[in-house]
Amino acid sequence: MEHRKLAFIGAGNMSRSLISGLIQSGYPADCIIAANPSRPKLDALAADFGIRTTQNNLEAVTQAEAVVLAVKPQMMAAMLSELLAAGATLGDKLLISIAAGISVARLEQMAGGHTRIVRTMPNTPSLLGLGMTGLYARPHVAEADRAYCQHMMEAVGKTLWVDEEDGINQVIAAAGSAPAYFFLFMEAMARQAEQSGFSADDARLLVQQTALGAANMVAANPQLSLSQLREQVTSKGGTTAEAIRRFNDNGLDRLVADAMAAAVARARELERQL
Ligand SMILES: NC(=O)C1=CN([C@@H]2O[C@H](COP(=O)(O)OP(=O)(O)OC[C@H]3O[C@@H](n4cnc5c(N)ncnc54)[C@H](O)[C@@H]3O)[C@@H](O)[C@H]2O)C=CC1
Ligand SMILES: O=C(O)[C@@H]1CCC=N1
Repeated sequence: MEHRKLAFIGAGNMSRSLISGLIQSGYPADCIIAANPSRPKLDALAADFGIRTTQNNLEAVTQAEAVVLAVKPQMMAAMLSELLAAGATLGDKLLISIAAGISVARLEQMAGGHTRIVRTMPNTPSLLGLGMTGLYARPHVAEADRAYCQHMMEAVGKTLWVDEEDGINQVIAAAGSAPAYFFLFMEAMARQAEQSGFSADDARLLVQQTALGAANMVAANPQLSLSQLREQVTSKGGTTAEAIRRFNDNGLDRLVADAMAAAVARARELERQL
């Protein structure tokens, strides 16, 4: 991929995930700079990945051709207005937002009318190169900028473009927030396994290895539907059938639909507020 000079503003969990993936995929460390108000996360990034770091956003942006906006959504307006007030010229820089709940139109306003923006929604498994990222850009954004963002996110996982901006909010529900759903499910399973007598380590092993195996079964068998994979485990009159019946009787489908709809609703609410 093209190795543009790349700045990360905000050096939290997501920046770390993305930087780790980029470095592992061969992106030159000296092309990446991360900015954060406090030193500890910057020091860890410098030590782990050899990238450059600064506590000064302006310094990072000035050096960059592409800027990843990776602060919390609630911090975005203040961060960008401080940057502009400090004299940042965004000029021909590409801005890449990873923030939930901030529309491109709002980002354009916050960035002083700058319109060269790609909005993305990655997730934390990017840390392992197993991320899933949704991307959206307005029609005027150049093909080269779209390709750069896509390649950047492909360095840390898979990508999916959405045609309508609200698709990003659907990506949040199905992928951005979704690792936490699986963790929650695994927590519940591990807790139950512990209650049945396994040590915490053994309970985690049972759940972790099974989740890994199940996800790999899905990835390795594109010709099988998710239902077919489930049916392969479910012997007639057997144990799995009983467990699945309980999930269904207790409204798992409805619960999942409700939870995902709540994530979308919150993303839309943030878009109105921020
Ligand atoms: N955590 C996740 O799973 C995902 C998060 N996102 C988005 O990524 C963005 C960052 O989230 P996280 O990395 O989880 O948050 P985080 O809280 O771990 O990181 C944000 C970082 O920004 C720094 N920061 C605060 N104000 C700043 C400023 N004015 N200038 C520079 N840095 C500043 C903070 O010190 C912190 O290190 C958010 O907008 C979130 O919506 C997107 C997809 C998934
Ligand atoms: O919870 C959040 O708002 C962020 C966006 C997707 C995952 N974490």
